[in-house]
Parts: sequence; structure tokens; C-alpha cells
Amino acid sequence: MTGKERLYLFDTTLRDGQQTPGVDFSVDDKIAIAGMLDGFGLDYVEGGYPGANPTDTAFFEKKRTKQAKFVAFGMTKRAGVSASNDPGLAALTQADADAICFVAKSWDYHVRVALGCTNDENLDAIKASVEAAIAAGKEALVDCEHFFDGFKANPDYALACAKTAHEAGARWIVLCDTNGGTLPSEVLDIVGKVIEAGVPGNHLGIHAHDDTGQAVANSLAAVEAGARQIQGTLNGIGERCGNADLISLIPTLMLKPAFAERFELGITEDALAGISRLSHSFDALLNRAPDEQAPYVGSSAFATKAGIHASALLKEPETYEHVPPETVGNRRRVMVSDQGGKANFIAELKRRGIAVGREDARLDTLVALVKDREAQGYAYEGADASFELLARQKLGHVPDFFAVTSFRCMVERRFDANGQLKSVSEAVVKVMIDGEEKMSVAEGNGPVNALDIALRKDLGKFQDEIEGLQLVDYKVRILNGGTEAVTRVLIESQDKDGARWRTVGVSDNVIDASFQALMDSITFKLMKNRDLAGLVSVE
Ligand SMILES: CC(=O)SCCNC(=O)CCNC(=O)[C@H](O)C(C)(C)COP(=O)(O)OP(=O)(O)OC[C@H]1O[C@@H](n2cnc3c(N)ncnc32)[C@H](O)[C@@H]1OP(=O)(O)O
Ligand SMILES: CC(=O)C(=O)O
Repeated sequence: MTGKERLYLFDTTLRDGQQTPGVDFSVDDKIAIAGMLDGFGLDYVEGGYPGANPTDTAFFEKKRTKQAKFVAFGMTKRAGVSASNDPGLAALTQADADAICFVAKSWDYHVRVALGCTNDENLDAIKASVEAAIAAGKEALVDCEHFFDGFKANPDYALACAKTAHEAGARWIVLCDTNGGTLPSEVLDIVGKVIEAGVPGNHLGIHAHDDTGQAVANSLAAVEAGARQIQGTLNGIGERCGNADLISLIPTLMLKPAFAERFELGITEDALAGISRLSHSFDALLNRAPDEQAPYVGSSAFATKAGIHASALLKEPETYEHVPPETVGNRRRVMVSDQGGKANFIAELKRRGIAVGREDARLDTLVALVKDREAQGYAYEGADASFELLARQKLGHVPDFFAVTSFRCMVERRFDANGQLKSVSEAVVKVMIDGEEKMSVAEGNGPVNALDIALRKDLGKFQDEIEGLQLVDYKVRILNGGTEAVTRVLIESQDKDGARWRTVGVSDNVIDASFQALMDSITFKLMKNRDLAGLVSVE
């Protein structure tokens, strides 16, 4: 016995998350996500709305969780029909689920405008729906839609809705900030008043939307006031601005003494250490890039560019970290840039297997060179491989694998045989390898593609080594306006074994900048093949 109170977590990624613009789960997606959620230690997984669409109906043909309670969502019965004659309610009671979460109106304005029935008919619908769920052997939950707005407009009626659900036997009465405009101080006050009015806190939940960026804060305020269930989603997806982000809430509840000392969740410390992976796997499934600045799990959550911070952080991490990154499966990153001092560089070089002393004059040269090049437009924090090549050139040795003596690139717009206007790019690259000059010519979709193909077409004795090399991302950024602007090109490359590295080029000519980044990428690959170069991420 820990003597702590239990807090329950309810995931609505597969229901409210499905209401996110741009998100459209298939049955297979839902099965995969339910699998990620189940076993992580969440208490409830809301799977969707059986009867509302073929995907959700098929998903509820069988129970999809082993540990978490599997929840079907739907609205209370319609006014004017009995519970036994309501087809929507029948789809819910017949779904293979442990629990039913009803959405019920609790703002009299909505009862009048959206439902078009009387306040009493709505209370009857709540009561009859909860009773029907319990009679079907399910746990009943009631999401009191617009509870906070409803309470501000007519507290007696909002409370009557919550009490009706409680008295009918609902396990949880969930107070929803449906439009997302409520502030934490209001949540604290209103949840307290609901408890005073007789609905116990251990039957109250919170469902917060993020329209003022405070869904997480509102959820925590509800817990402070006495609520004991939190609804939220993975990475905060959900209607409009999203729902409370469980990926931010869970570490706060487990690591911050104000909550961790009072409450326990169904999530183990080992599971918590997998939360960064859970968040990123979900992004991968959504086919979107993870938010680098996401609390706890973002790649920048424990990163510093600032020299003053890096210097102290390396002495004692607690100086600049609010929790240890490993507790959430993240890692510390000390980055090199023009904001860094020697401490940043020593840490990053050490990570790359390059030892250098603080007093070594070559380190001063490298720091000055990076700052100077960043002033010209280079950005090394996002170009790990170019930084490593530069560092090894200054501190060690980079073999002269090849030298490009010249390149030429031509873009031609012409009509093809069918009279269609077409753009063709052709590149010629001359390379010296072991004193022998080689010349390659290639056509491509665009000038950079043509140059890439030409450069990689004949690298003589190194040709086999670069066979599996692919360019997986290419980003161009104009650093100051106009057609004479300085251009920065960032390239991400990948190996057959999945290793990835990033290189950078800067020039007032976009082709030249791209070519620099391409050459760095190939040189890094040749170094890597000889175990002369260091760290690459494997994805
Ligand atoms: C706050 C939330 O996030 S609630 C969840 C919102 N999610 C969704 O709506 C997604 C799934 N919804 C759907 O697929 C459809 O809306 C369905 C299948 C539920 C209903 O479809 P339809 O029968 O065509 O109705 P429609 O969507 O046009 O309108 C909703 C109806 O539900 C009624 N209704 C809304 N909430 C409730 C409620 N809590 N209890 C009873 N009836 C309700 C409305 O009054 C309206 O009735 P009307 O058709 O008589 O005007
Ligand atoms: C139920 C729900 O999703 C809401 O009120 O926001």
C-alpha cells in the first residue's frame, strides 16, 4: 500500500482524436493505436462511436484491449423515443465494449437550440441512457458537454445534469470544457462547487480542450480541486486545437512532487521511460514530424545551445534540467552553434569520439571558425555530419578521397515531341581521384538532381561504397530577401543500414550550396565506412 490516491487516465485518441482536422484512422490504424495504448497503463481506451460510421462499427465488433477498459462513445438517447427504441443507444449497448461513455448536454442553451427539447426531457435522457448501459452490463460514464460554460450560464441546471448521471449510477461524470475557453482558476472554482453540491470527486473527471493553450493546466486544476479522472489524447490531438496532451500530463503527474506524492497512476516507471518512443511512434503512424519542442519528449526538451547553460549542465545536469531526461526516455543534447562556448564543443566532440583538451589552441580555432561560418549562414546544430567533418579537419585528419575540379550545370526549357513544355537539367562534374581525372555527365529532374547523379556516377574505386546512399530530405532556406540572397541548403542522407546524417552548404548560388552539402555527405559516408566518423542516428 502506498497510501496514495488513485488517479485514472482515460484516452480518447481514437474518438476525439479522430475529430482532428486531417486525421482519418482506418480500422487497422485503430487496432495498431489501441495496441500502443493498451499495456502502457492507461485505464480507459475510448475506441470511437459504434453506429456512427462503418470504421467504428467494425472496430467495435470485438474488444480491442486486454488491460485497459474498452469504451464505446455515443450520445444519450433522443428525446421522444424510449431507450429500448433508440437505434443509436442499441448500437452502443451491443458493441463489444466494457464501458459506454455518453455525451450529454449540460448547458440549457444547448438543450434548447441543439436538441430542441425541454430541460427535463434532457435529464430523462441522461437517466434512461445510464440505466440502459448498466442493464447491458456496461460501466457507464457521462461526458457533460459544455459543463463549464453551462455552469456559468445556469449553475443549477448544469449541476442537475451531473447529479442525474451520478444518481442513475454513472461511474464517472466527466466535466467537459467543450469549447476550450475556460481558464484554470475557473476550473478550480467550478469543480470545487460540483463536489460541494454532492457529486464526489472520485466520480468526477475532466475533459479539456486546448483553445487557450491550457488544456493540460485545466486538467491539473481539476485534479487539484478533487477530480480523479483525466481524459486526454496522445500528443494532444483532437478537435480544433486539440485535447489535453497525455504525453505532457503523465510525466507531470508522475515526476512532480505536488502530484507524485499524492497520487498514483496505473503506469509504471518503466512505461514512463518509454513515453518518448510512444509519442514518436504515434507521430510516425500519423505520418507527421514529431514536435521538436514538445514538453518532456521533444528532441529539444533537454537540448541547449547556450554556452553558459552547457558549461553548468556538464558540471551538474540539475542546474538546467527540471527532470532527468532518461525518466521519460529522452536524452540531453549539448549543441554546437554560435551560441555555444568551449563546453558545448567539448561535449559534442566527446560524443563523437574526438578528445580535445579545454586548453588546446585548435579548439579555440574550431569555435571561432564555427561562429564565423554561422555568421555567414551555416547552421551546424542541424548539420551534424558537416560539423564533424569540420572538426576532424581542424583537430585530426580527413583523407582526400576525391577533389571536384569543376562542375557545370545547364537548365533548358523546351518543347518535347508532343508539343509539351518541358524543363531538362544536365550536369557535368570533373573529379580527381588518385591523380586521375574523371568526368561524368547526367540528366536529372532538376539541376541539383542532375548534379547529384553526375557526382555519384563515377567515383572510381569508391563507387561501390556509395551505392546504397540516398538523399532523404532537402531543405532550402533563403537567408536574406531578393534574388541575390544567400542560400542555405540542408541535406539529410541515409544508408542502406538506416543510418542518417545531415550536411549543410551555404552560398549566394543555390546550386553551389547544394553541391557543398552533397560533397560533405559523400565524404562523411566514406569516413563512416572506414570507422573514421562518428555518430549517426538510425531510424
Ligand atoms: C463534444 C463532442 O465532441 S461530441 C462528439 C461529436 N462527434 C461526432 O459528432 C462524430 C460522430 N457523429 C456522427 O457520425 C453523426 O453526427 C451521428 C451519426 C452521431 C448522428 O448523425 P445524424 O443522425 O445524421 O444527426 P446530425 O449529425 O445531423 O445531428 C446530430 C443530432 O444529434 C442530436 N444530439 C446531439 N447531441 C445529443 C445528445 N447528447 N443526446 C441526444 N441527442 C443529441 C442533435 O440534436 C441532432 O439531432 P437532429 O438531427 O434531430 O437535429
Ligand atoms: C465530449 C467532448 O468531446 C467534449 O465535450 O469536448
